[in-house]
Amino acid sequence: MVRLMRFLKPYWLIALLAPLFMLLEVWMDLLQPKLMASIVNDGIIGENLNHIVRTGGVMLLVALVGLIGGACCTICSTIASQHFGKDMRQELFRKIQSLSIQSVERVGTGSVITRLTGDIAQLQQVVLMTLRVFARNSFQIIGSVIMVYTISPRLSVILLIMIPMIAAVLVIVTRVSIPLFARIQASIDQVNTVMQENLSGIRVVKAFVRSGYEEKRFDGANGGLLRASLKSARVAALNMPIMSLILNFSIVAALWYGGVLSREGSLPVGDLAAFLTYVTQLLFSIMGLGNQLMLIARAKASADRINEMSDMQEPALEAVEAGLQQGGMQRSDARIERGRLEFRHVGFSYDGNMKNAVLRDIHFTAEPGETIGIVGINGAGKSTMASLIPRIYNVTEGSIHIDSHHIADIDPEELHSKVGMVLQQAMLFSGTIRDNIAYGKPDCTQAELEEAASAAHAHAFIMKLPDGYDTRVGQRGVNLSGGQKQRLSLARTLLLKPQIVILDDCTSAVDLNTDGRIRQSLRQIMGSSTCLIIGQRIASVAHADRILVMEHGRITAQGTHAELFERSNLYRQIALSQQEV
Ligand SMILES: Nc1ncnc2c1ncn2[C@@H]1O[C@H](COP(=O)(O)OP(=O)(O)OP(=O)(O)O)[C@@H](O)[C@H]1O
Repeated sequence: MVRLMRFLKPYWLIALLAPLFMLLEVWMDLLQPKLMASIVNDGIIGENLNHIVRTGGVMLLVALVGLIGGACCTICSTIASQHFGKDMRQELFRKIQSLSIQSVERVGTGSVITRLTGDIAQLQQVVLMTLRVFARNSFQIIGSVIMVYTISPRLSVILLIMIPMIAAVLVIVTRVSIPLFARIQASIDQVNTVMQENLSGIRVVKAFVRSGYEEKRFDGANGGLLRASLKSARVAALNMPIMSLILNFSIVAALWYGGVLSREGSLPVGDLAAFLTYVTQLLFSIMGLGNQLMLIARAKASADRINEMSDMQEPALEAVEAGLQQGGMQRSDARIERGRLEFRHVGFSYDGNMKNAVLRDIHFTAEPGETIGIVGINGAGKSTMASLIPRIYNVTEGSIHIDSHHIADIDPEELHSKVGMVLQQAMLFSGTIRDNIAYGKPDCTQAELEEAASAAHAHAFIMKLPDGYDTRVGQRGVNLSGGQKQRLSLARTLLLKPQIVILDDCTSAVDLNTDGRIRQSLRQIMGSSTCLIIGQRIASVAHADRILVMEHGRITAQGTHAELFERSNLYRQIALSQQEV
């Protein structure tokens, strides 16, 4: 948790002022019982009305100064903790952007969201409470001990028994609580994951009338959270009664022993009353500190989860970096000028173990200006192969080269700006149609925007929308059809005119007629770019200069449409089955 305190560093001054203001408030609070004792001893017992009025006025003034200290502490601690949370969220979000899809998938999006929201909120709360309540309780404990000692050193012996007992209870409860809090955070992850899956798949849930099943699934995760929370609450519940018992025991002991000292004449009645007030304050402060420790224990679980994400490294990238350093190469040196793509005996497995390979010995070259079609049955490995080019995943065996550069030598920004990929699952962001198409080139001109939209055959339908390019798109493009979303996605990539463009079955929801027209305009707009077109429909790839046929993770045939129709059984079967339809 100490590591995360770096986020507080820029706000150290304001974070320091908060406990200082709190010190002022506590100091003022500590003066009150003393002043009260003076009223009792000199005012009431000494029958001095003037003293009562004067001391009462001082008490009011002291209360006012304390109030100002408290308010300033609240303001400073809130500013420091809010900035702390904001900066941490920002850095974690930046880290998530830099992670590979594999790493994000390993953590799970539900858990990532909980870490970005709940865990950071928990830590933010701890900072706020530490600067206010923790500081208050700590000062109050020190101040009360000093005051108690100054009133009666003999009576303060009671504290020597009481404080170690409380400390022991606190240590035990906190130790037991830490693993329970980690379990609560994991249960919140579960709840968020179910909720997120349910919301993103709401149409499927409704279409299959599975609301009941989903409720049961949510109930399971929610019940898990309840059980984890109750278990931790049971431990925390023991804390209070034990503390109260120690408090009451101490007060009775102080009354008894204080009474004895008072009868002896060595302790005035007003001082005994002040002593009891300080002891009560002291005990409540220790109890407050105990609650604070519980909060810190809970936040430790959150801090561990945030640190785990911050420390995540991409093993493959690390290896590449090391290789580059040894070879004295600079990533930024490698530039993609032409877009000549070469797969050299590439093998890939999602778990890094080639026994479970989904791609084996993929070996081919695509020249600039060439269009390569890729066909194969479901699960043949087409999308996986395409995702290796922009390094969504890193190859397990072999290598991929663009313009003779190993793709690992190319700066990721350069690689992503020169390799455009359009997926079947069109992803749109909330905002306008213009924002969505210009996503990769926000400063593009209207003419460029319209050229890309026209090539994707989206311009005509955009112009029919109420606000044209300024029409707002709902979250994930809910107010557009599947084919329209795909065409906007395609336009987004075409606008960038990348050197290599990969279309992964991205016109599957577009009607055949429009699909054909898109293919015609694609070649015009992409000029000398290398195009890889993955398609379920033979019509989508038939025009390609060369077509690769994939089966079980291997390229089993390649050639033109006519050649493959002659030579490849699989290709012919797919083509014939589509002709029959
Ligand atoms: N994220 C993943 N983790 C583990 N295995 C995966 C993952 N994605 C795909 N696979 C597996 O990899 C294999 C190839 O999948 P891929 O999506 O590349 O096939 P495809 O030819 O594009 O299929 P389709 O035509 O259905 O899109 C499949 O067996 C699939 O189960």
